[in-house]
Amino acid sequence: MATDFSSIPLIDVSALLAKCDDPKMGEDPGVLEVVRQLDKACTEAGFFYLKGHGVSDALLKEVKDITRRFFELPCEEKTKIKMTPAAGFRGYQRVGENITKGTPDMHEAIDCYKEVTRGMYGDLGKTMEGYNQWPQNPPKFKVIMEEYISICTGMLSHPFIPIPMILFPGVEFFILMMILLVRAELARKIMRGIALALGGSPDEFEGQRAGDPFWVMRLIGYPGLTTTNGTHEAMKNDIGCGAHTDYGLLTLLNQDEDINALQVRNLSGEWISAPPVPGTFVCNIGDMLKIYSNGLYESTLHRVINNSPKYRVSVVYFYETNFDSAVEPLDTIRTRKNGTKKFEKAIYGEHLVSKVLTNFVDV
Ligand SMILES: N=C(N)NCCCC[C@H](N)C(=O)O
Ligand SMILES: O=C(O)CCC(=O)C(=O)O
Ligand SMILES: [Fe+2]
Repeated sequence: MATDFSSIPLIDVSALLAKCDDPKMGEDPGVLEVVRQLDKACTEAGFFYLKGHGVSDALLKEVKDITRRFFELPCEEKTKIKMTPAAGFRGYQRVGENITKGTPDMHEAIDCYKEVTRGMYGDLGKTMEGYNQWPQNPPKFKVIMEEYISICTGMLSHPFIPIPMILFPGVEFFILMMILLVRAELARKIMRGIALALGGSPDEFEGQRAGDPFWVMRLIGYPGLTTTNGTHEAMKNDIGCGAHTDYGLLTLLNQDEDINALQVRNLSGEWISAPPVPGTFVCNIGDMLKIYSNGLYESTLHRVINNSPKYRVSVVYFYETNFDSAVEPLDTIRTRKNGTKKFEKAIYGEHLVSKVLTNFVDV
Protein backbone atom coordinates (compact mmCIF):
# COMPACT_ATOMS: atom_id res chain seq x y z
CA MET A 1 0.00 0.00 0.00
CA ALA A 2 2.58 2.46 -1.14
CA THR A 3 -0.13 4.74 -2.55
CA ASP A 4 -3.64 6.02 -1.98
CA PHE A 5 -5.19 3.55 -4.36
CA SER A 6 -8.98 3.69 -4.45
CA SER A 7 -9.70 0.42 -6.23
CA ILE A 8 -7.91 -2.84 -6.93
CA PRO A 9 -6.58 -3.51 -10.43
CA LEU A 10 -7.53 -6.55 -12.48
CA ILE A 11 -4.85 -8.42 -14.41
CA ASP A 12 -5.37 -11.00 -17.14
CA VAL A 13 -2.40 -13.35 -16.80
CA SER A 14 -3.17 -15.68 -19.70
CA ALA A 15 -0.23 -14.41 -21.81
CA LEU A 16 2.16 -15.05 -18.90
CA LEU A 17 0.83 -18.55 -18.24
CA ALA A 18 1.06 -19.51 -21.92
CA LYS A 19 4.79 -18.72 -22.15
CA CYS A 20 5.85 -19.38 -18.60
CA ASP A 21 8.25 -22.23 -19.20
CA ASP A 22 9.65 -20.87 -22.43
CA PRO A 23 13.34 -19.99 -21.92
CA LYS A 24 12.70 -16.76 -23.83
CA MET A 25 9.65 -15.73 -21.79
CA GLY A 26 11.41 -12.54 -20.68
CA GLU A 27 11.46 -11.26 -24.28
CA ASP A 28 7.84 -12.01 -25.14
CA PRO A 29 5.77 -8.80 -25.53
CA GLY A 30 2.64 -10.44 -24.10
CA VAL A 31 4.53 -11.67 -21.03
CA LEU A 32 6.20 -8.29 -20.57
CA GLU A 33 2.87 -6.52 -20.57
CA VAL A 34 1.57 -8.82 -17.80
CA VAL A 35 4.83 -8.29 -15.89
CA ARG A 36 4.40 -4.51 -16.16
CA GLN A 37 0.88 -4.74 -14.76
CA LEU A 38 1.98 -7.06 -11.94
CA ASP A 39 4.75 -4.66 -11.01
CA LYS A 40 2.40 -1.68 -10.96
CA ALA A 41 -0.22 -3.51 -8.88
CA CYS A 42 2.33 -4.89 -6.41
CA THR A 43 3.95 -1.47 -6.01
CA GLU A 44 0.79 0.57 -5.70
CA ALA A 45 -1.62 -1.69 -3.84
CA GLY A 46 -0.04 -5.06 -3.00
CA PHE A 47 -3.40 -6.45 -4.19
CA PHE A 48 -4.84 -7.38 -7.58
CA TYR A 49 -7.58 -9.48 -9.14
CA LEU A 50 -6.41 -12.34 -11.31
CA LYS A 51 -8.22 -13.46 -14.44
CA GLY A 52 -7.18 -15.68 -17.31
CA HIS A 53 -5.83 -18.10 -14.67
CA GLY A 54 -7.24 -21.26 -16.25
CA VAL A 55 -8.93 -22.62 -13.11
CA SER A 56 -12.47 -23.60 -14.09
CA ASP A 57 -15.45 -21.74 -12.65
CA ALA A 58 -16.83 -25.16 -11.72
CA LEU A 59 -13.87 -25.96 -9.46
CA LEU A 60 -13.82 -22.44 -7.94
CA LYS A 61 -17.47 -22.95 -7.04
CA GLU A 62 -17.16 -26.56 -5.94
CA VAL A 63 -14.55 -25.85 -3.24
CA LYS A 64 -16.70 -23.06 -1.81
CA ASP A 65 -19.88 -25.16 -1.94
CA ILE A 66 -18.34 -28.12 -0.17
CA THR A 67 -16.79 -25.80 2.44
CA ARG A 68 -20.22 -24.27 3.06
CA ARG A 69 -21.78 -27.72 3.42
CA PHE A 70 -19.17 -28.65 6.03
CA PHE A 71 -19.85 -25.53 8.10
CA GLU A 72 -23.60 -26.29 8.01
CA LEU A 73 -23.01 -29.55 9.90
CA PRO A 74 -23.72 -29.77 13.64
CA CYS A 75 -20.92 -28.76 15.98
CA GLU A 76 -20.29 -32.38 17.16
CA GLU A 77 -19.62 -33.39 13.58
CA LYS A 78 -17.26 -30.49 12.91
CA THR A 79 -15.26 -30.96 16.08
CA LYS A 80 -14.42 -34.53 15.01
CA ILE A 81 -11.53 -32.86 13.21
CA LYS A 82 -10.82 -30.29 15.91
CA MET A 83 -7.58 -28.41 15.46
CA THR A 84 -4.99 -29.36 18.08
CA PRO A 85 -1.31 -28.59 18.70
CA ALA A 86 -0.69 -32.36 18.33
CA ALA A 87 -1.97 -32.21 14.73
CA GLY A 88 0.41 -29.33 13.99
CA PHE A 89 -2.46 -26.83 14.32
CA ARG A 90 -4.34 -28.48 11.46
CA GLY A 91 -8.12 -28.94 11.55
CA TYR A 92 -11.35 -27.21 12.54
CA GLN A 93 -11.52 -24.15 14.79
CA ARG A 94 -14.80 -22.73 16.10
CA VAL A 95 -15.95 -19.10 15.75
CA GLY A 96 -13.83 -16.97 18.10
CA GLU A 97 -10.90 -19.40 18.40
CA ASN A 98 -8.62 -17.57 15.97
CA ILE A 99 -7.18 -14.39 17.43
CA THR A 100 -5.91 -11.34 15.57
CA LYS A 101 -4.01 -8.77 17.64
CA GLY A 102 -5.65 -9.95 20.85
CA THR A 103 -9.26 -9.94 19.58
CA PRO A 104 -11.15 -13.14 18.67
CA ASP A 105 -12.22 -13.24 15.03
CA MET A 106 -15.84 -13.95 14.07
CA HIS A 107 -15.05 -16.83 11.77
CA GLU A 108 -14.78 -20.60 11.83
CA ALA A 109 -12.21 -22.37 9.68
CA ILE A 110 -10.35 -25.49 8.69
CA ASP A 111 -6.60 -24.94 8.46
CA CYS A 112 -4.43 -27.18 6.29
CA TYR A 113 -0.70 -27.04 5.68
CA LYS A 114 1.80 -28.94 3.63
CA GLU A 115 2.35 -32.03 5.74
CA VAL A 116 5.40 -32.11 7.96
CA THR A 117 6.77 -35.47 9.07
CA ARG A 118 8.62 -35.92 12.33
CA GLY A 119 12.07 -34.32 12.30
CA MET A 120 11.60 -32.96 8.76
CA TYR A 121 12.79 -29.46 9.65
CA GLY A 122 14.44 -30.21 13.00
CA ASP A 123 13.41 -28.02 15.95
CA LEU A 124 12.23 -25.27 13.60
CA GLY A 125 9.44 -27.48 12.25
CA LYS A 126 8.27 -29.16 15.50
CA THR A 127 5.17 -26.96 15.96
CA MET A 128 3.97 -27.67 12.43
CA GLU A 129 4.58 -31.44 12.45
CA GLY A 130 1.39 -33.32 11.57
CA TYR A 131 -1.04 -34.48 8.93
CA ASN A 132 -4.11 -32.71 7.61
CA GLN A 133 -7.43 -33.65 9.16
CA TRP A 134 -10.07 -34.11 6.47
CA PRO A 135 -13.75 -34.57 7.34
CA GLN A 136 -15.58 -37.76 6.27
CA ASN A 137 -18.52 -35.54 5.65
CA PRO A 138 -19.35 -34.11 3.08
CA PRO A 139 -18.02 -37.03 1.03
CA LYS A 140 -15.17 -36.35 -1.44
CA PHE A 141 -14.00 -33.36 0.62
CA LYS A 142 -10.38 -34.49 0.70
CA VAL A 143 -10.07 -35.39 -2.96
CA ILE A 144 -11.60 -32.11 -4.13
CA MET A 145 -9.42 -30.01 -1.84
CA GLU A 146 -6.28 -31.88 -2.82
CA GLU A 147 -7.09 -31.31 -6.46
CA TYR A 148 -7.45 -27.60 -5.78
CA ILE A 149 -4.20 -27.44 -3.80
CA SER A 150 -2.27 -29.20 -6.53
CA ILE A 151 -3.63 -26.88 -9.20
CA CYS A 152 -2.55 -23.85 -7.18
CA THR A 153 0.83 -25.25 -6.17
CA GLY A 154 1.77 -27.26 -9.22
CA MET A 155 2.72 -30.36 -7.35
CA LEU A 156 0.77 -33.31 -6.18
CA SER A 157 0.41 -33.22 -2.45
CA HIS A 158 0.10 -37.02 -2.77
CA PRO A 159 2.03 -38.28 -5.77
CA PHE A 160 1.26 -41.78 -4.62
CA ILE A 161 -1.61 -43.63 -6.38
CA PRO A 162 -2.97 -46.59 -4.38
CA ILE A 163 -3.13 -49.87 -6.34
CA PRO A 164 -6.90 -50.41 -5.74
CA MET A 165 -7.51 -47.04 -7.37
CA ILE A 166 -5.73 -48.21 -10.51
CA LEU A 167 -7.49 -51.59 -10.54
CA PHE A 168 -10.95 -50.13 -9.86
CA PRO A 169 -10.79 -46.62 -11.20
CA GLY A 170 -13.47 -44.41 -9.66
CA VAL A 171 -13.99 -40.70 -10.06
CA GLU A 172 -10.95 -39.99 -7.84
CA PHE A 173 -8.68 -41.81 -10.25
CA PHE A 174 -9.80 -39.66 -13.16
CA ILE A 175 -9.45 -36.47 -11.12
CA LEU A 176 -5.89 -37.53 -10.25
CA MET A 177 -5.11 -38.20 -13.90
CA MET A 178 -6.45 -34.75 -14.80
CA ILE A 179 -4.12 -33.20 -12.26
CA LEU A 180 -1.13 -35.05 -13.66
CA LEU A 181 -2.03 -33.89 -17.15
CA VAL A 182 -2.92 -30.31 -16.35
CA ARG A 183 -0.35 -29.33 -13.70
CA ALA A 184 -1.60 -25.77 -13.64
CA GLU A 185 1.10 -24.55 -11.25
CA LEU A 186 -0.72 -21.28 -10.95
CA ALA A 187 1.10 -19.67 -8.02
CA ARG A 188 4.53 -20.75 -9.25
CA LYS A 189 3.83 -19.17 -12.62
CA ILE A 190 2.66 -15.88 -11.16
CA MET A 191 5.83 -15.83 -9.06
CA ARG A 192 7.87 -16.23 -12.27
CA GLY A 193 6.20 -13.07 -13.56
CA ILE A 194 6.86 -11.26 -10.27
CA ALA A 195 10.52 -12.35 -10.41
CA LEU A 196 10.82 -10.63 -13.80
CA ALA A 197 8.99 -7.59 -12.42
CA LEU A 198 11.65 -7.31 -9.72
CA GLY A 199 14.36 -7.31 -12.38
CA GLY A 200 15.50 -10.85 -11.67
CA SER A 201 15.55 -14.09 -13.62
CA PRO A 202 12.21 -15.95 -13.82
CA ASP A 203 13.72 -18.70 -11.67
CA GLU A 204 14.40 -16.38 -8.73
CA PHE A 205 11.75 -18.06 -6.53
CA GLU A 206 12.60 -21.64 -7.39
CA GLY A 207 15.23 -23.98 -5.94
CA GLN A 208 16.44 -22.93 -2.49
CA ARG A 209 13.94 -20.10 -2.12
CA ALA A 210 10.57 -21.57 -3.02
CA GLY A 211 11.23 -24.69 -5.09
CA ASP A 212 9.60 -26.76 -2.36
CA PRO A 213 6.90 -24.27 -1.39
CA PHE A 214 5.21 -24.49 1.96
CA TRP A 215 1.54 -24.09 1.11
CA VAL A 216 -1.24 -23.22 3.51
CA MET A 217 -4.96 -23.42 2.93
CA ARG A 218 -7.69 -21.90 5.07
CA LEU A 219 -11.33 -22.74 4.45
CA ILE A 220 -13.21 -19.98 6.21
CA GLY A 221 -16.85 -19.33 7.16
CA TYR A 222 -18.10 -15.95 8.39
CA PRO A 223 -21.56 -15.93 10.02
CA GLY A 224 -23.84 -13.19 8.74
CA LEU A 225 -25.70 -10.72 10.92
CA THR A 226 -28.29 -12.45 13.08
CA THR A 227 -31.89 -11.29 12.93
CA THR A 228 -33.77 -10.45 16.11
CA ASN A 229 -37.17 -8.75 16.09
CA GLY A 230 -36.81 -8.05 12.43
CA THR A 231 -33.67 -5.94 12.84
CA HIS A 232 -30.21 -7.10 11.95
CA GLU A 233 -27.84 -7.23 14.82
CA ALA A 234 -24.15 -7.89 14.72
CA MET A 235 -22.77 -10.77 16.74
CA LYS A 236 -20.59 -9.94 19.77
CA ASN A 237 -18.22 -8.12 17.47
CA ASP A 238 -18.58 -7.71 13.77
CA ILE A 239 -15.00 -8.25 12.67
CA GLY A 240 -14.84 -11.48 10.68
CA CYS A 241 -11.07 -11.27 10.54
CA GLY A 242 -9.09 -8.42 12.08
CA ALA A 243 -6.54 -6.35 10.16
CA HIS A 244 -3.48 -8.41 9.32
CA THR A 245 -0.90 -9.07 6.63
CA ASP A 246 -0.32 -12.51 5.10
CA TYR A 247 2.87 -14.33 5.97
CA GLY A 248 4.44 -15.75 2.83
CA LEU A 249 4.80 -14.88 -0.86
CA LEU A 250 1.42 -14.77 -2.58
CA THR A 251 -2.19 -15.37 -1.52
CA LEU A 252 -4.91 -16.62 -3.90
CA LEU A 253 -8.30 -15.84 -2.42
CA ASN A 254 -11.44 -17.44 -3.86
CA GLN A 255 -14.24 -15.46 -2.22
CA ASP A 256 -17.99 -15.93 -2.13
CA GLU A 257 -19.90 -14.14 -4.83
CA ASP A 258 -22.48 -11.47 -3.94
CA ILE A 259 -21.09 -10.53 -0.50
CA ASN A 260 -18.83 -7.52 -0.17
CA ALA A 261 -16.75 -8.09 2.97
CA LEU A 262 -13.02 -7.89 2.25
CA GLN A 263 -11.35 -4.52 2.80
CA VAL A 264 -7.82 -3.41 2.01
CA ARG A 265 -6.02 -0.47 3.64
CA ASN A 266 -4.38 2.20 1.52
CA LEU A 267 -1.59 4.61 2.44
CA SER A 268 -3.88 7.18 4.09
CA GLY A 269 -5.48 4.49 6.19
CA GLU A 270 -8.76 4.31 4.27
CA TRP A 271 -10.36 0.91 3.91
CA ILE A 272 -10.95 0.12 0.23
CA SER A 273 -13.45 -2.61 -0.67
CA ALA A 274 -12.37 -5.64 -2.64
CA PRO A 275 -15.81 -6.80 -3.83
CA PRO A 276 -16.16 -10.23 -5.40
CA VAL A 277 -15.48 -10.35 -9.14
CA PRO A 278 -16.88 -13.67 -10.41
CA GLY A 279 -14.32 -16.03 -11.91
CA THR A 280 -11.29 -14.21 -10.44
CA PHE A 281 -8.93 -14.71 -7.54
CA VAL A 282 -7.99 -11.80 -5.31
CA CYS A 283 -4.20 -11.94 -4.95
CA ASN A 284 -2.03 -10.23 -2.41
CA ILE A 285 1.58 -9.98 -1.36
CA GLY A 286 2.82 -11.63 1.83
CA ASP A 287 5.52 -10.63 4.32
CA MET A 288 8.26 -12.75 2.69
CA LEU A 289 7.78 -11.08 -0.71
CA LYS A 290 7.97 -7.69 0.95
CA ILE A 291 11.43 -8.68 2.24
CA TYR A 292 12.58 -10.21 -1.08
CA SER A 293 11.52 -7.02 -2.90
CA ASN A 294 13.39 -4.87 -0.35
CA GLY A 295 10.11 -3.11 0.42
CA LEU A 296 9.25 -2.25 -3.20
CA TYR A 297 6.17 -4.40 -2.67
CA GLU A 298 4.12 -4.12 0.48
CA SER A 299 2.26 -6.87 2.31
CA THR A 300 -0.90 -4.80 2.58
CA LEU A 301 -3.15 -4.82 5.64
CA HIS A 302 -6.60 -6.24 5.07
CA ARG A 303 -9.62 -7.34 7.10
CA VAL A 304 -13.03 -8.95 6.68
CA ILE A 305 -16.35 -7.56 7.89
CA ASN A 306 -19.44 -9.50 6.88
CA ASN A 307 -22.28 -7.04 7.27
CA SER A 308 -24.63 -9.08 5.14
CA PRO A 309 -27.32 -11.35 6.57
CA LYS A 310 -25.80 -14.20 4.55
CA TYR A 311 -23.15 -16.63 5.71
CA ARG A 312 -19.93 -16.00 3.73
CA VAL A 313 -17.28 -18.56 2.79
CA SER A 314 -13.84 -18.10 1.34
CA VAL A 315 -11.19 -20.57 0.26
CA VAL A 316 -7.77 -19.07 0.78
CA TYR A 317 -4.60 -20.57 -0.62
CA PHE A 318 -1.23 -19.23 0.49
CA TYR A 319 1.90 -19.89 -1.56
CA GLU A 320 4.93 -19.53 0.67
CA THR A 321 8.67 -20.09 0.49
CA ASN A 322 10.40 -23.32 1.48
CA PHE A 323 9.75 -23.78 5.20
CA ASP A 324 13.41 -23.31 6.15
CA SER A 325 14.21 -20.49 3.70
CA ALA A 326 16.32 -17.64 5.02
CA VAL A 327 14.67 -14.69 3.31
CA GLU A 328 16.51 -11.45 2.54
CA PRO A 329 16.25 -8.78 -0.15
CA LEU A 330 17.11 -10.10 -3.62
CA ASP A 331 20.20 -8.80 -5.30
CA THR A 332 18.58 -7.57 -8.52
CA ILE A 333 19.01 -4.21 -10.19
CA ARG A 334 15.60 -3.00 -9.11
CA THR A 335 15.89 -4.00 -5.48
CA ARG A 336 19.37 -2.46 -5.31
CA LYS A 337 18.03 0.76 -6.78
CA ASN A 338 15.62 0.88 -3.88
CA GLY A 339 18.60 1.63 -1.60
CA THR A 340 20.51 -0.43 0.92
CA LYS A 341 18.96 -3.60 2.25
CA LYS A 342 16.04 -2.55 4.41
CA PHE A 343 15.41 -5.89 6.11
CA GLU A 344 17.37 -8.39 8.15
CA LYS A 345 17.26 -12.04 7.23
CA ALA A 346 14.04 -13.75 8.33
CA ILE A 347 13.44 -17.49 8.49
CA TYR A 348 9.99 -18.12 7.03
CA GLY A 349 9.30 -21.12 9.32
CA GLU A 350 10.05 -18.99 12.41
CA HIS A 351 7.70 -16.28 11.19
CA LEU A 352 4.91 -18.79 10.55
CA VAL A 353 5.33 -20.54 13.90
CA SER A 354 5.27 -17.26 15.83
CA LYS A 355 2.03 -16.32 14.05
CA VAL A 356 0.39 -19.71 14.59
CA LEU A 357 1.24 -19.66 18.29
CA THR A 358 -0.29 -16.21 18.78
CA ASN A 359 -3.35 -17.02 16.64
CA PHE A 360 -4.27 -19.92 18.90
CA VAL A 361 -3.34 -19.14 22.47
CA ASP A 362 -6.02 -21.24 24.16
CA VAL A 363 -6.08 -24.50 22.23
N1 LIG B 1 -1.77 -17.81 6.86
C1 LIG B 1 -2.36 -16.62 6.99
N2 LIG B 1 -1.93 -15.58 6.36
N3 LIG B 1 -3.40 -16.54 7.76
C2 LIG B 1 -4.09 -15.30 7.96
C3 LIG B 1 -4.87 -15.37 9.19
C4 LIG B 1 -5.10 -13.99 9.67
C5 LIG B 1 -5.60 -13.93 11.03
C6 LIG B 1 -4.59 -14.31 12.06
N4 LIG B 1 -5.24 -14.36 13.33
C7 LIG B 1 -3.43 -13.30 12.14
O1 LIG B 1 -3.44 -12.45 13.02
O2 LIG B 1 -2.51 -13.39 11.34
O1 LIG C 1 -11.85 -14.31 3.75
C1 LIG C 1 -11.24 -13.41 3.19
O2 LIG C 1 -11.76 -12.70 2.32
C2 LIG C 1 -9.81 -13.09 3.55
C3 LIG C 1 -9.18 -13.99 4.55
C4 LIG C 1 -7.79 -13.62 4.88
O3 LIG C 1 -7.38 -12.50 4.71
C5 LIG C 1 -6.85 -14.63 5.41
O4 LIG C 1 -7.28 -15.73 5.79
O5 LIG C 1 -5.65 -14.36 5.45
FE1 LIG D 1 -5.21 -12.46 4.86
